[in-house]
Amino acid sequence: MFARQFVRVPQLSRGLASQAGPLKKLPPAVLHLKSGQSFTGRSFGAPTSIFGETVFSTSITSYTESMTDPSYRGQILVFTSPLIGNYGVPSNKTPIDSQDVGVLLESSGIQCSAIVVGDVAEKFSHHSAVESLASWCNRHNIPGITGVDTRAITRLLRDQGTTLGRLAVGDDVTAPAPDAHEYWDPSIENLVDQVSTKEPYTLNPTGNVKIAVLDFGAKANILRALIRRNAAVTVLPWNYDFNSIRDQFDGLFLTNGPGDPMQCMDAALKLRTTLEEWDRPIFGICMGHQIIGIAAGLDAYRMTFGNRGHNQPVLALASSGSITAGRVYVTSQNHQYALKLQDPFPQGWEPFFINCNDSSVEGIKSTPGSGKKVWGVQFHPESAGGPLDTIEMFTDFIAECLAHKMQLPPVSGQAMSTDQAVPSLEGLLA
Ligand SMILES: NC(=O)CC[C@H](N)C(=O)O
Repeated sequence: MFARQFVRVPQLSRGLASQAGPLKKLPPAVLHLKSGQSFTGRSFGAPTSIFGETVFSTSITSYTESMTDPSYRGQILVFTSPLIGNYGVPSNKTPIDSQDVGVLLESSGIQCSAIVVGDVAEKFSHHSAVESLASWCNRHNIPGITGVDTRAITRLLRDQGTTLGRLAVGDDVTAPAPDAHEYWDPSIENLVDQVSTKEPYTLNPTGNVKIAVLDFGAKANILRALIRRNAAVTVLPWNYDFNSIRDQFDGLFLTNGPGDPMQCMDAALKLRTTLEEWDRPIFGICMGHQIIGIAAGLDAYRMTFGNRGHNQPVLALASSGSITAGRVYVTSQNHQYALKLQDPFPQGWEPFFINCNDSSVEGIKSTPGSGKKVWGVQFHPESAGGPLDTIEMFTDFIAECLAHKMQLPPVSGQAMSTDQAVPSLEGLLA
């Protein structure tokens, strides 16, 4: 028989809530929801009260990447994972050259309005960490609340949907909860305009395919994924008149971005012209996918609580490049809106992926007979954080752009053989 062994694991990180002393020293904070509930905990980060849209993410790791993702702009981010901050925060600086996007994380600063955690780690340990989560939040003027029941908050948000909120700290803690009409609603603002580049710029100018990127609030890893495949990347403001310069490019990419896609109708209308008149490859992620769908004639709707996390399974309904129909891919997601599944799909378009949990549309593509090479995916193939199951979609896109440039036959689009059963559109709608 084996003797039972007790192994002492060095405790690298402990949450504040488990340390009665330090937690008690933190000043109080209250999270108010417009639906009437309030949660009292302790404040960390900036001593600033803030309004926002309260959303939850089921990601277990990568809090630094999520918090710097511009798609979280205006949102109070609740982490369902109970201990956050235990590996600290790295420096966001990288050596800048033309191959580099200039940041290590997903943008130059924290983009969400506030964070809500069960137990923030005061001590942190990681070879690249330079500061604690609390100190990083403080430097970026972002408040946090710890010591609240994030499971209870998440269950509320699941039932009633994404809810406007206010994180009250300092003197505001004792003030009554705001009246319903006082809650600020980020969805009425054009958040994309706040995070998109104001001026065009080019990265890796000597790359062998020229890609224009419409920037709705690009995560840096999207730009890295294109540059690593040796694309010359020209980043344009979200509403740039791409049609006036399109012949300079071998492909068009539309990025992720915050808020309601209907705030970006200007971009969708311009893209409709591009789709009608231009036959080069186009790829869009999340907001970019929604804009492609709207331009193609699909409707977008607001989901109850959206999908945010790094564990969302999607089923491929069609084969294209590295993607095989009938396979399930685990994906990284952060969205509140989705395209409506309709039958028939607009002519020349077909569903590409479907979410295995809620059957929402996870991707669309141009049909093989349409003469076009256009894909949109609701999830984030570039990850950061999350699984890399679909990262080769970037390789597929660049390969299509190169094939078009060299006037070679298309490399994807022919159905690949699969012995997996793929559900029909009628079946999915039934
Ligand atoms: N990550 C994204 O691009 C999100 C798109 C859009 N803002 C949504 O919430 O659905």
